[in-house]
Amino acid sequence: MLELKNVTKAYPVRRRRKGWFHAGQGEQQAIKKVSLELRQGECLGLVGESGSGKSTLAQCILGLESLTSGEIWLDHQPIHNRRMRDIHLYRRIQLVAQDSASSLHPHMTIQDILMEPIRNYFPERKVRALDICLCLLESVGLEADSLGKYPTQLSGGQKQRVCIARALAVEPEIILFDESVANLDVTTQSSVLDMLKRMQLERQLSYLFITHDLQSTRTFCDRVAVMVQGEIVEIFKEWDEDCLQHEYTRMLFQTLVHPADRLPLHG
Ligand SMILES: Nc1ncnc2c1ncn2[C@@H]1O[C@H](COP(=O)(O)OP(=O)(O)OP(=O)(O)O)[C@@H](O)[C@H]1O
Repeated sequence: MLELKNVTKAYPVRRRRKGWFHAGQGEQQAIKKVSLELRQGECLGLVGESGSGKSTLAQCILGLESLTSGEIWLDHQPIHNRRMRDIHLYRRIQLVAQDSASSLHPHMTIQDILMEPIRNYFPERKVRALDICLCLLESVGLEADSLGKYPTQLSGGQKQRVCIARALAVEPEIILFDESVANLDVTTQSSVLDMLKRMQLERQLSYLFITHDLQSTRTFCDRVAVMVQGEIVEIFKEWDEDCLQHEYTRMLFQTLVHPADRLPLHG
């Protein structure tokens, strides 16, 4: 469904060299020749240490960052060359970013925030838009009275749930979750993940689930890709330590609560 072929992203960096009068111009490769496939109805985990390039990858998929080289295809259509207009791409792919709560307009109520994508993408649903907003809120575990509130009146975790609800309102085929549940308390995290899993199975949605926390991918993801310094070093499906290829993945396994349990993933 979504295919990344040899995607590379380099950022320019200014380097000062000792004894030189001029700063040199170098580059930092945030992503190095990443090839990855997200299948329809699949939840693909993407784990890696801080700075390994996970968020950059999500930004590249949505065209928020240009590629240095490589290609990204959505259903056999290239999307890296910006032929698909943003509104059409966002209708199909939504991102719930790490700091997406900061994208909530402070002067809009939660109702206005959730109504906006419904009005833009489904004008025919205008009459029942309020009911849809209430369902969305319920699905992310927020009370109905949140509708009249402003983002500043909500906690960080509640704002993050509004962002998830806003992405769901678009009914995209693919959602990129970038540390989207990391700020939630354990109980809310588990109920939001349960809801997302149900929705994924019902609607055959595809998720790219970016996280530091390998444990959270264990029951949620069908496959897990591991990123180290801009490269995908391993993609695994079975939680069998003996089958792991890369030292970093083996190290991540040591962080699991019950590394001795060897459970198969979903699917
Ligand atoms: N706009 C930018 N300009 C220059 N360098 C950048 C930019 N954005 C990211 N980088 C660099 O690219 C590398 C990958 O960053 P990225 O945010 O993708 O990592 P990450 O794996 O998502 O990290 P984290 O888990 O901490 O969010 C980092 O070294 C970062 O400093």
